[in-house]
Amino acid sequence: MKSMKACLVQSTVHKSLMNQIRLQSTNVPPKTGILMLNMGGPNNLEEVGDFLRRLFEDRDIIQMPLQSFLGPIIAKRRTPAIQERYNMIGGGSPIQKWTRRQGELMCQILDKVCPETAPHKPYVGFRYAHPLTEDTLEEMETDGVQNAVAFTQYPQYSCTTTGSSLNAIYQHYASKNKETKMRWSFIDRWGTNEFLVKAFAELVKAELQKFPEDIRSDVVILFSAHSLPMKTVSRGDPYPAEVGATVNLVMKELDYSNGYRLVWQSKVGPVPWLEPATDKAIEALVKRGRKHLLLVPIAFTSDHIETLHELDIEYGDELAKKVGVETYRRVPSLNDHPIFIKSIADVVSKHLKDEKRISNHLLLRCPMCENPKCGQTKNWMKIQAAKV
Ligand SMILES: C=CC1=C(C)c2cc3[nH]c(cc4nc(cc5[nH]c(cc1n2)c(C)c5CCC(=O)O)C(CCC(=O)O)=C4C)c(C)c3C=C
Ligand SMILES: [Fe+2]
Ligand SMILES: [Fe+2]
Repeated sequence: MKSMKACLVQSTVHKSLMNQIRLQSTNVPPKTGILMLNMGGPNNLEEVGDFLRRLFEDRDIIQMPLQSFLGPIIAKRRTPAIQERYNMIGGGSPIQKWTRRQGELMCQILDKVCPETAPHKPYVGFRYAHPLTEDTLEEMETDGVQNAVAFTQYPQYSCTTTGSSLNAIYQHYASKNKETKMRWSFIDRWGTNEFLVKAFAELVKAELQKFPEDIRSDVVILFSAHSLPMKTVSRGDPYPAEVGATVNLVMKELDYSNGYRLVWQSKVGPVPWLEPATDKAIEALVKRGRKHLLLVPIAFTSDHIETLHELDIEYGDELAKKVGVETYRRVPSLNDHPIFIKSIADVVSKHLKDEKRISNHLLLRCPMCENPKCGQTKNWMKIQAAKV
């Protein structure tokens, strides 16, 4: 006679298989839609102008006087130089390709481990590039999704990134005074997930092995994250602390095998941004005789212009040679690394199994933000109320 446990396992596997077959062969609506939120990137050179315009018009990421007038002007002026950079990395951002692949692989795992909420379908919602969040929300409503999980693809929370995407969802419904048919819940940070930390640590270890043994312990690990304007940092944005938390856990996983620094890249415009800047840190380390460097993009989950152009070309090919770095390596981005896929599946499956997720306001807080339009709990509760 079969044991009770064997029966349960068999029935769970059976259910999950049936769900997969149903989803593939019919138009059964996905029970759960996972909305993968990110800023996105231009898919081709023609999209660079619109991408920059949407970015410079967004008051969650940048605030300037007469923004709706000045934003498009700044974007237009910046477009040719940025097009040139995208041209150098293949003519567009690979962020959509990677996000779709990550979502597909994640949902394959979710269908197996969360049969109660299956079938799961990944959706991509970008803030400044196609597919835009607003369009994807319409698609999800049309598909008849029952449970919608807004899942930020930024592991560490910032009002400028995740906050902006959450606001875009709120604005979509508020501006049209529209009710959602979906049952919403939100994952707004996951920078300390154990598998995320393991994925980073594995990538660092593998890259360290590529340095000759006699210099390996002398390598300085430079964790590089996108910087923030000091104005944003000073009003209490949690991003620097959350990036630091990821870095610390990765170093702990590596048993603090090497010296390390957390440095900040991609400053835009003339105002002060969070330092030390990645390029200045590289120069300063070389001056102190530390000439073997390993760069780790710690706040992005896939390749795009900041890794492929800034870290690899601007710093790796140009700056490193100019200032006398002897060995410059960059850890590959997480992309479709199996442990990374396990980490996003782990984050979402734990979330789906948490019965309190629907009313868990703590996940929706936007800490310390002075922007009155930023994703505040009370706004989110209005959306919740619409469908209860
Ligand atoms: C954690 C990630 C990011 C934070 C925080 C962030 C803040 C931030 N960014 C700008 C302005 C620009 N960012 C640009 C590109 C870009 N930024 C991120 C991530 C974060 N930004 C990514 C992943 C990308 C690349 C997108 C892609 O290619 O796929 C750009 C465009 C490029 C350029 O013009 O240099 C701008 C502009 C600000 C102002 C800001 C915080 C206030
Ligand atoms: Fe905020
Ligand atoms: Fe940015």
